[in-house]
Amino acid sequence: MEAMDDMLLANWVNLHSSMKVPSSYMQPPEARPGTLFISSGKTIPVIDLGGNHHHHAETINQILKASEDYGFFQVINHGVCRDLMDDVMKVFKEFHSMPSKEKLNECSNGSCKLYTSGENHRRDAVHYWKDTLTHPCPPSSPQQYIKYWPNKPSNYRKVVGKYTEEVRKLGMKILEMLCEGLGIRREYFLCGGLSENPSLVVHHYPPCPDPTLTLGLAKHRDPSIITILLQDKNVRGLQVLKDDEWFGVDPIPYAFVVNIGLLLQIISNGRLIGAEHRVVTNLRNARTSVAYFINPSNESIIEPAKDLFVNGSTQKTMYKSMSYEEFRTNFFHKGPKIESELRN
Ligand SMILES: O=C(O)CCC(=O)C(=O)O
Ligand SMILES: [Fe+2]
Repeated sequence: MEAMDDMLLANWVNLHSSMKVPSSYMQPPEARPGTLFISSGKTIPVIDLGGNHHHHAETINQILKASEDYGFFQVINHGVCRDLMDDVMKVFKEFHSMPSKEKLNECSNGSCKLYTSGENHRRDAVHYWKDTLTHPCPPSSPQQYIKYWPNKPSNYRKVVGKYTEEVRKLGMKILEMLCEGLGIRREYFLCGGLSENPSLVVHHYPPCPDPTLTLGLAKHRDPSIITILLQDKNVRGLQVLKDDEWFGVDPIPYAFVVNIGLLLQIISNGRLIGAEHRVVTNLRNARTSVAYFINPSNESIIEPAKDLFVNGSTQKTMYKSMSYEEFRTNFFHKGPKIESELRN
């Protein structure tokens, strides 16, 4: 039997579908998901972006309120074409169902990463039930980067290129609306490299023989400005923590899930929340999710926006100013303790 550590999880599960969960994937009792799909009646807000300009102020209020209360919302009528959403999901599902060797070969040029469990498999105390493909998608020089993306399935670059362009437009539009609501200049995120380094992260969670023991993704907050997530239409898995309670983000076909990242929490001086979330696994169905992270360039300065402190504002800045590079170093070394590190 091929050692599990040498394979991507999707391929291992294909060969060993009737196996029990290996002990290296069993979460300690306190981290196990417990009741898998909670229906406490709480759902994250669903916001219709399709209204005409008369509804503009109301839409901004809805987005702002959802970002303050939950740090998460779903958007419908967002302008990204449904066929493109179907196509991109199909491409990623095809990618993850290719033989391990072929997938690794497509990601061997140093720009894309393909890994199983967490980013550093050998350092995971417990493994996570997923494989992940990730690559940069810089908006200013797409042609230069696309040639480093996987070239299989054969339409990968074309479909993913178009998709990232469309999702970026949506992400920037949402950021603009948040700026308007917060009282920050609308172009804030177009300046200082703040949105110049987006990346695409595609997770694949194979079916798991016992989802009560495992996690697909540990509890975390995103180290991004904002994340635009496309989730599988029919398979649940994503959960958000609110008021110490986990609740599911049930998929709505053709909606996007939007969540506030820790960087936007800082920029908004703590008004918007980078909420904790995690992913549970599923007994029968594989789940694929596609996250587009809007990230700054390394030199960008992350700090509460100066626009919040003008006109006699009595607010105090809650967070230190630091470069994105410094933030990342803190984030990856301090993990959950990062909050105290960032505060003034
Ligand atoms: O798979 C998901 O639904 C969530 C992914 C996620 O939270 C992340 O990539 O940061
Ligand atoms: Fe996340």
